Amino acid sequence: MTESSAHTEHADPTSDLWPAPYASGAVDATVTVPGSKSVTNRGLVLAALAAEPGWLRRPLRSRDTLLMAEALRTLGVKIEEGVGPDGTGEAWRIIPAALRGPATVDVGNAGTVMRFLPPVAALADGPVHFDGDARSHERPLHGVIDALRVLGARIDDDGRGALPMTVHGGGALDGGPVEIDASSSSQFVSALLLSAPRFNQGVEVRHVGAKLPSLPHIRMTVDMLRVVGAQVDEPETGGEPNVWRVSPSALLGRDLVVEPDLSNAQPFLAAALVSGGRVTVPDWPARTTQPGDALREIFTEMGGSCELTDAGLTFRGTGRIHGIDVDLGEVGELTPGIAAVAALADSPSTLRGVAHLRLHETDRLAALTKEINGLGGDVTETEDGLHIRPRPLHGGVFHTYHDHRMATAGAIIGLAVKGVEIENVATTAKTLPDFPRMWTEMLGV
Ligand SMILES: O=C(O)C1=C[C@@H](OP(=O)(O)O)[C@@H](O)[C@H](O)C1
Ligand SMILES: C=C(OP(=O)(O)O)C(=O)O
Repeated sequence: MTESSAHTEHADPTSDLWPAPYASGAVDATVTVPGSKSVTNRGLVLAALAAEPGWLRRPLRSRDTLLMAEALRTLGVKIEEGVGPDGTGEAWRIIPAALRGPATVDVGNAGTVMRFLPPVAALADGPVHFDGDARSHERPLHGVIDALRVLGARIDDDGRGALPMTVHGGGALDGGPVEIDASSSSQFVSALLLSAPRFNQGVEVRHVGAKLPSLPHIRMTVDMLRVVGAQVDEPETGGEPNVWRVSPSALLGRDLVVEPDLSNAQPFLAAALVSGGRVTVPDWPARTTQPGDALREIFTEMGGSCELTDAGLTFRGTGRIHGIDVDLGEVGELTPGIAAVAALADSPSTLRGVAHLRLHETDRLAALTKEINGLGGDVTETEDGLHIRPRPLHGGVFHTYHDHRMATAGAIIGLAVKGVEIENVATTAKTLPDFPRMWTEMLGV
């Protein structure tokens, strides 16, 4: 963007400022949260690879999931967006077909699309070109590219192990054993496992390297593979540590209901904590692999209390917020929201185990430090996280760097600090396009 266009009214919607609503009292609301991004995009991939049609009910409709659906359509899969057979809400029917190239896939800035689809493309009959937002060229993909080459795929990239690249699908892939370093993203492991039932020999993925982040997301991959009939050996059910094996098999077409996105529930639960109020999220699953479930424990330690009933999860704040010392390596995507709450607490916090967030939608550790400090905060980056020492904050612009979770983190701070303006709140469209309306409705403003 040039200097002059920055000053042209509405020339760049991303420069718009959204006045974050201030909570003048305790929030008391029930907030229905749309489907999980991670479940929706896994569900789409598994249904596309199945031997028969399947349904995905209550899918998330957002930029990341529509990019996934569009990419699969480009590869030949039919996805009908409509209402389920019993009229109970949105349901997508996925009709698998022979995967074909040539095709071009736009990954946007969706980690799930840029990592989960190259193995699918390797099964297509022709070249599949991958590209996306500028940030997609910087996010790590080497684990997927290198592994696919070992497993028999031909890939042209510019040698950086990142996008843009072309996967020359050969109609099938050998598969077999492969070692990868997935310490920069658990999605490398998930990507290889999701398509593996369709590889001639299945796959054996061995993670070699520093600690693997986001283990619940790998559990989600394994669980969903098993639901569609795949055979998976993995560390948590008696397998070797850091090794996952998937056998070749046909996948079943299922009728899957997508759980609410518990990471997107985070700002709403945080609103109860920050305002000393009460928020209920209906349909909170009793058992789930979503990392957002950890909020029950984390936000309770930070001063609230929660109760899971038939009505959903009800979270209550007490008016006091405490700092926390916590390793977020397993639940990294919760970091921006936790950092926002921690900046408003009555004692310091240390968030650890999240160095890999430097390679997420933006460098989240740098962005959170800069933006919270820009409002008068005292945050410092550590090697693998953040130290947050709460200070009285003031209003100002909270920049979001095309990161949906930066926008929602800024909105949390805005509940307690007058005059916070969120730059480009529309970036929440990545996973929660309706965020501004949901937020103002929750507050009754
Ligand atoms: O597999 C998934 O659905 C995800 C895995 C995690 O990625 P990383 O392991 O790269 O952090 C998470 O942060 C991301 O939001 C979604
Ligand atoms: C890291 C995230 O997304 P992605 O799937 O693009 O990695 C996220 O949603 O916080």
